[in-house]
Amino acid sequence: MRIEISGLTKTYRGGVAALDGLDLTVPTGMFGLLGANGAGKTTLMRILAGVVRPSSGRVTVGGHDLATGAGRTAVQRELGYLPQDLGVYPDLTARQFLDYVALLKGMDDRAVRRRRVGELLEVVALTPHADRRLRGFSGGMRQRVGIAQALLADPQLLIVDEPTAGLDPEERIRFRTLLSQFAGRRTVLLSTHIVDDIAQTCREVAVLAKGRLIFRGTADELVRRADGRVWSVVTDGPPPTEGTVVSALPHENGMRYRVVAADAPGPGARPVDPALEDGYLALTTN
Ligand SMILES: Nc1ncnc2c1ncn2[C@@H]1O[C@H](COP(=O)(O)OP(=O)(O)OP(=O)(O)O)[C@@H](O)[C@H]1O
Repeated sequence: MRIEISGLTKTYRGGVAALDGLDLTVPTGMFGLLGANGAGKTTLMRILAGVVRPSSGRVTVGGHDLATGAGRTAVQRELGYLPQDLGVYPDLTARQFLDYVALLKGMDDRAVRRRRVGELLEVVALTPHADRRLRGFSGGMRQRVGIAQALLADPQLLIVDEPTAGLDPEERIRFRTLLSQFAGRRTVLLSTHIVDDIAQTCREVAVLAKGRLIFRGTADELVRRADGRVWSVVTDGPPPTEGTVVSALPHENGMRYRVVAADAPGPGARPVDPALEDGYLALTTN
């Protein structure tokens, strides 16, 4: 499902322009949305999910116009949404919770519901825990319940907002693999500030800053933004003051710094190959 966004603006009460004339096209497959806190990612996702109405601009999803009631209903039918703060009922088991959400989504036939919930518990590898109360679930297990509820109606468009924040590395890898497997010919819009999650899953990326689009292209093109601007410096003195320090590792001669900067940050700095995070930093900090 292709998403077409043009001139999208959202100004909250109080005058904050969370989105400021955004133009963006999202094709099928996995698409990454990056941006600092407050860039407008959540607002965009909430507009797409029909939770928030834009102040102006046009959005179509699979050709359906979100400005019309019929368009919103058609999109809702094709949409799965995992918000940043999905509330779960801690006293329900995973199976009961999914059954309840399925009922809310209009899956009235009990046998159909039971089968679908069973399938999804399997997909997210929670079958062995299906009848445990959610209160005892880890963050990663809760997120997998979250993704299962978003997939209940087999959506063509899946929107996930910061899904891996707070997960341990193993849970994060498992979660993003699950998303990639699901994507196929569907559209998955993944918002995050964990650049590595995007690097591992998305071919195409958009970067938002202050409600505007500052980059749209492939992950490789974003990496290239840092070409010739990533440096490794070993020093036993103070850290480099030029550019942005990406990492600092102890070294036998002091510390080894990885720095994104337009020019060599000091004598002895040697250029190194950029990664996606460097491209993102080159774009947003210089
Ligand atoms: N309900 C609201 N009322 C007023 N201002 C809001 C509301 N929701 C968001 N904002 C403001 O709009 C701007 C964009 O917020 P948004 O949550 O969309 O950004 P984000 O990129 O998702 O950030 P984060 O990564 O922190 O979730 C911020 O300045 C935020 O404070």
